[in-house]
Parts: sequence; structure tokens; C-alpha cells
Amino acid sequence: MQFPKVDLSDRIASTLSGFSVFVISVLCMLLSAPLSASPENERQPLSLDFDGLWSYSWGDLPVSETTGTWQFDHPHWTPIRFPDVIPDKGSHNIAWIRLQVPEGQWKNPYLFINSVDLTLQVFAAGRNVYQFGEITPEGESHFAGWPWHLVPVADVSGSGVMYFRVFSDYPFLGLSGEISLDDKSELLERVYARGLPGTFIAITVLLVGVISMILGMIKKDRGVALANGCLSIDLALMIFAENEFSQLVWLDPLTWRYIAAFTYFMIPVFLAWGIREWFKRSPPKVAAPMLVITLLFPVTVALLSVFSDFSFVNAYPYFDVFFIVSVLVLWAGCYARFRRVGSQGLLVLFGITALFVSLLLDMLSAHGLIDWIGKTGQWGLVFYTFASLAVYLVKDWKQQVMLHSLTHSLEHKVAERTRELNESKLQLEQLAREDYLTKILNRRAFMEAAALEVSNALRYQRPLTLVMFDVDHFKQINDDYGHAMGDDVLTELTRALKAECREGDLFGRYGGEEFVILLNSTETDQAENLVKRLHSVLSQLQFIEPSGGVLNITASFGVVSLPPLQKMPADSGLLLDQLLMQADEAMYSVKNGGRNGIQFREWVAVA
Ligand SMILES: Nc1nc2c(ncn2[C@@H]2O[C@H](COP(=O)(O)OP(=O)(O)OP(=O)(O)O)[C@@H](O)[C@H]2O)c(=O)[nH]1
Repeated sequence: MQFPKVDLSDRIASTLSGFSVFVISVLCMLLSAPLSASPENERQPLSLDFDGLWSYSWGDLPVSETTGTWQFDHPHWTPIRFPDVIPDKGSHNIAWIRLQVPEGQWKNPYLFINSVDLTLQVFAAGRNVYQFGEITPEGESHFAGWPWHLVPVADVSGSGVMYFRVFSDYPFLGLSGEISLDDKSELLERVYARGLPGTFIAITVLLVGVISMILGMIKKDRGVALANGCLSIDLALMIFAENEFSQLVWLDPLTWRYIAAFTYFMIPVFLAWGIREWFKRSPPKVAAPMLVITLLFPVTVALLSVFSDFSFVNAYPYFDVFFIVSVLVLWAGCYARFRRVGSQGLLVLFGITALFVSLLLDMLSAHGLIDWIGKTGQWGLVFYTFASLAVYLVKDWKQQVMLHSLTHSLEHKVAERTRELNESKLQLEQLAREDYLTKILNRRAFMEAAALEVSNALRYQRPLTLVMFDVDHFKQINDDYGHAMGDDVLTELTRALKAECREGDLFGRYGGEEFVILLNSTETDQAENLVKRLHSVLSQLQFIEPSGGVLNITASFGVVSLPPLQKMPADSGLLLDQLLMQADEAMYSVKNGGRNGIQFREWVAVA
């Protein structure tokens, strides 16, 4: 099937694809701006990364035998500029961190900490002033999530020192995120200010997901929309679970951590699924195996977490490597295929490339290999879902345009064919009614039309006349001058006599050189005049013989008139037969009387 070209719409669609990706990129940047806004723009709290304020000690502090309390004044504190990743962790799961709180003017001072791995006890002036999770005196603990903490510092006014007992079985241990000291209300305000834009982004991504899912359910080409919808909803959950705001909505850091981890681990699954759907006609060979492999990771981690001592948070470093490799493999698979799917494939490839770069930057900064640059990987994913939804919508729109164009051209063709068929039908009907040589009514068509006229004449008591004539010695013409000459004679005489008749008169060829004319609504004397005129016109026709001589023809006419206002037979068909028979008799009477004449008769009822 030849598809019509939709050059204009094609160009518009391509432009729109590019434009939509551009708009979405700008949108993403604008949306991400509030989240990655530098704290310099806000009221600056005191950040405690000053030299000399921090020191640490691996393992638990000794406990006083007399009081049973921790001996904070033991001498082995190692100074550290900032305890983000405490060196030489070895097999230690417990570390103590000491902080010399600086002097300041606060009404209700608190420490904001968003990065303590993982379980935490804080002591000030010998008292446990804050606790998150449980750490036994033997130094055992269970992972309880990664919340942010608000630790009161009011009690340090005496010594000015706070002690953090931190437990982590993660490969790294430290306070790697933000630590601020300020009034509690100011710190909470900052949590709101930072959390709300992220929540807004999560809701937007969730909406994209819901729209994609709805599209996936109603559209024919559903795979891409469904995969994209799942990825978007997954991302929305991950973004919100990692948002500081989630802790204010529901104070259960462990559950949020589970959600954040497993939605993160599921990303490559939805990416592999989406790519398989994008390149449906010739999917990259790696897409199907990658779908299975990527799914195995979260399943294995979940099973290990449930049935062994393995904590799912320990899977993050492995996942980072796995994720990078997965995206690289998918990217390579798409690169080999993108030529076959045109501009959309190129855009998907571009999206995956942007995603890969952002994830790489994210991981490099998370592992301290480059400066912390915010959650670029998250934004890469958000960009990818927005862009792929836009490309999907443009592709769908393009298909609609193509479909519309096809339907339009199909409708046009159907209308054209119908018109041609109607014309052919009319032509066929005309051919079926027309005598092939003289183009007047053939015998069958004449009989049909004459039956109707006779029936009307009976009903409305109108007079009519039937004329039958036969060319005299026509066989001789054929024999002397050939059939072509005979045909010319027949054609010319019908043309000449038809010109004498009225529009409504029926002129038909009854046999070879035998003709009939039905003069309806015509009084007998008018009919007689017309027949005389026809006879005269026919006699005056001249044909040129091949030898150059002039040929004249004659004909014998039998005429039967049916006068009105008399008792007639009810059967119009029978009456027509009688009229034909009586005209024929009259015509043969003329033939027998020497030809070239007219015999008029009045219809005689036959019982
Ligand atoms: N050229 C030509 N001749 C035809 C056509 N139809 C019939 N004829 C011829 O018309 C002739 C009729 O011959 P006849 O029936 O003997 O009648 P006639 O020669 O006219 O003699 P009369 O009717 O007795 O005057 C035949 O030779 C037919 O072949 C036609 O369409 N074209």
C-alpha cells in the first residue's frame, strides 16, 4: 500500500519534537532551580565545618566502672577538619565524634544534621540528649533509616562539647551531608523551603506518570506510554521518599528508605522496558535480557534483606556500578538501532545519553570523587521521563495526522470510485436501452416505455398513435452497396425522422430495418399529418452510391390510432400487443400493395 506523503505535518512534527524537548529541558532546569538553590541566598546558618571543632574515635568509649557512664575525657580523640568520611573504618561499626560547639546568640539552638549513618545517640553534659534508633551497650544496632535530625544544643552551655555515638555497617561512616546550627524555628523553615519545591516536582512527575498510564491504557501503541508511566511514578515516589519533607508527612524513616531504595533499584528495569518498547519493530538485542537482569537486582536485594543479615542499604554501592553498566549497555544497544527509527530514536538516544552523564556525575559526587553538585541523576531521570513523554505524544500526534490524511485520501478515493461507478452504471443502463447502430431505443426499451405510455393513455383517456415502418427492398441496398452503406442508410434515416418527432415521442428499432414510433397524447389527424411528413422526409433523403450516383429510399408505413373516450381493455400490455399487431398488418398491407405508402387504421378491439 502506498502511503500518502505528509511532508508538511512531518516537518511540523519533527520541529515540535525538538521544540518540546527544548521546552521540557528548560522546564526541568527551572523546576530544579529552587531545589539546587544555593543556601547563600537564604539566611545563612552557622555551618560547623571549622578546623579544630571536630575530632573522632573509632570503637566505643570506655565506660566508668564506678558510675557506669561513658568516659568522654579519654585521651584518644583524633582531630579532623570535617568528619564526612572518617578514615580507616576497617571492621569498626561504631565511631564517636566530638564537637566543640561555638559560642553564639540563639534563643532555642538546635543542630540540624541530615546525614548521620545510620543510628545515632547524642550526649551533652553527660546526658543522652537525642537518640535515633537503638544502639546496645555492646555496640549492636539495626538500620533504622536516614532521617534528618534536630538535636537540642541548650545543654552544652557548660562544657560547650557534644558527643555523637554513631553506628553504621555501611562501607563508609561519617556526617557527609549538611550540618547547621541555628534556632529551631529557622531550621524548620529551611526544611519547608527546601522540601516544598521537591514535593512540587514529585507531584509533577507523578502527574506525568498518571497521564502516561492513562495514555497507555487508551492508546493502541501502549507499551512506551505504560513503561514511561511506570518509570515516572517510580521516580515520583523516589524523589518524595528522598525529600526532607516526607519525614514531616510521615515519621517513619525506615519505610521511606525502603521506598527510596527499591524505587531507585527499579529504574533500570523501567528504562530497559521503555527502550524495548521504543524500538519495538527492531528492539536492541540487549533490551530483553537487560529487562530480566535489571529486575533480578531488586528481587535479590529484597530476598537477601528478608532472609539474611544483609541490609539493603549496603546494596547501594553495588547498584551504582550495576546502574552505570546497565545504562551503558542499553545506550550501546540503542546506538546500533537508532538509525532505523529516525528522529524519535535519536531523541531517545539523546535522552539516555543525558541521563547517563547526569547519573555518572551524581555517583562521582556521592562518592566524593568530584565536588557535591546536587542530585543531577534525579534531574536526568526527570528530564528523560518528560522528554520521552513529549516524544511519545509527538509521535502519536504524527500518527494521528498520517491516519487522518490516509482516511481523507481513502474517503476521496471512495467518493471518486462511487462517482465513476454511478457513471458506468448510467452508461450501462443507457447501453442496455439503446440500439447500438442508430442510438434510438432498442426493442426491449421501446416495449417497456410504450407499455407505460399505453397505460397512461388508458388511465387519462388520451389518444395515441402507433406508427410502424419498414424500409423497402433494404436487402437490395446491402447486396448492391455493402452492409456499411446499409448501416449508413439506417443511421441517417433515424436521425432525419427523429428530428421531425417531438421530445416525448418514443422512437425505437423494432427489427433489422423495421422501426416503431409511439406518438402519445396526439390526436389522430395530427398523427396522420406527422406520418405523412415522415414519409415525405424519408423519400427525399439522398445517399451517394460508391459509383457516385444518388440513391433514394422508400418505406412502407402502417399506422394505428387509438382514440380517447371509448371503452378500452383493462390490460395495457394486451392493448400494446394489439396495436403492434394491427400496425404490422397495416404496414404489410402497404408492402403487399406495392410498398412506399401509408395505411392508416383505427384500433379495433379484439376479443
Ligand atoms: N446493413 C444492415 N442491414 C441489416 C441490418 N439489420 C437487418 N439488415 C438487413 O436487412 C435486410 C432485410 O431484408 P428483407 O427482410 O428481405 O426485407 P427487404 O429487403 O427490405 O424487403 P421488403 O421488406 O420486403 O421490402 C436483410 O438483408 C438484413 O440482413 C443492419 O443493422 N444493417
